[in-house]
Amino acid sequence: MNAVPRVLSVAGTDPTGGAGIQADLKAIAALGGYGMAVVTALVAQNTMGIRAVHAPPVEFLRRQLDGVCDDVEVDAVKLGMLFDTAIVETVADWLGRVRPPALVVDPVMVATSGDRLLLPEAEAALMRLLGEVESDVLVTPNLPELAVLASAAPARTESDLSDQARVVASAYGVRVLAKGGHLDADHSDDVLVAPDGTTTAIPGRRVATRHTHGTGCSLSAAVATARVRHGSWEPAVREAKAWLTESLQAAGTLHVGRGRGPISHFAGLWSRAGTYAPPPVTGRPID
Ligand SMILES: Nc1ncnc2c1ncn2[C@@H]1O[C@H](COP(=O)(O)OP(=O)(O)OP(=O)(O)O)[C@@H](O)[C@H]1O
Ligand SMILES: Cc1ncc(CO)c(N)n1
Repeated sequence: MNAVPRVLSVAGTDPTGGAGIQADLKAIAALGGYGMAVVTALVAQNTMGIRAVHAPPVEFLRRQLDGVCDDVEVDAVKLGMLFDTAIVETVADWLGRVRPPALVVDPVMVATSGDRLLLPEAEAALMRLLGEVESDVLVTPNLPELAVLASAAPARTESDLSDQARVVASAYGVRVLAKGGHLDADHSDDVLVAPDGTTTAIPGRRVATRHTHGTGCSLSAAVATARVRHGSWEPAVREAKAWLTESLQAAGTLHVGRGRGPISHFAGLWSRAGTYAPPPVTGRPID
């Protein structure tokens, strides 16, 4: 398939450009897709934390979603921050009507700063969405999100992580990419589990950087884009993971913000085009 993948992100915003919709659009473009965006919630945040969330009326959300799909044939959808029950239910209803061929659900719940991006009372609605959706779905929880979906205590080992991913995959009949970024390890391996429990390791190098803001958003949008080109999940996840590691490796060259900065979404492209070659990483890890 040679066409440019048309990928829609349905998520919240980050004015500093490292997470949410802004990160998704960069990730989609970096993987060679055409990015589109429907905003669920406006978030006043920066690299240090969340200051405020404003959720416009859901009727306006519905108008955005229908506006895109009445006009554009969408190849893949990525869901990010959904914030409250009314938003989750509006998106679930729209998915039921539109049935995008490929869907990545990043079950965004809590920011690194500890602020809620999904209200606790909306978790049940998100679980209902996962159980009902009829598209070909990949769910991409981090370690705490996986524990909520599996109704278990947070995984402490890679083997716990795989077990919980299998519980979630079987309970909801979905594919799960359980992310190991929050495990205290010298690598950043993730694990991909099919609805029938088939488990595949997705190995990843650990990059010594504190600039990991928006890695989950960027990875899920990148996987959605790569899935359209590859036609299946595993090669899409491997390609997106390799791109993420390269983008994390160059994160320290960006100098955006005083907190946990963003990744450098186009580092690989810039370096191969000779636009900007980051200096070699030297010295001690920042953390
Ligand atoms: N230091 C790191 N080096 C390499 N890969 C990393 C590092 N930290 C996270 N990752 C990878 O980034 C991806 C996102 O993982 P993580 O568990 O951090 O997700 P997340 O918590 O949803 O992200 P965020 O909330 O920051 O957007 C995973 O593939 C993970 O393995
Ligand atoms: C809008 C938004 N979505 C997700 C995250 C998690 O990285 C964030 N900080 N902001």
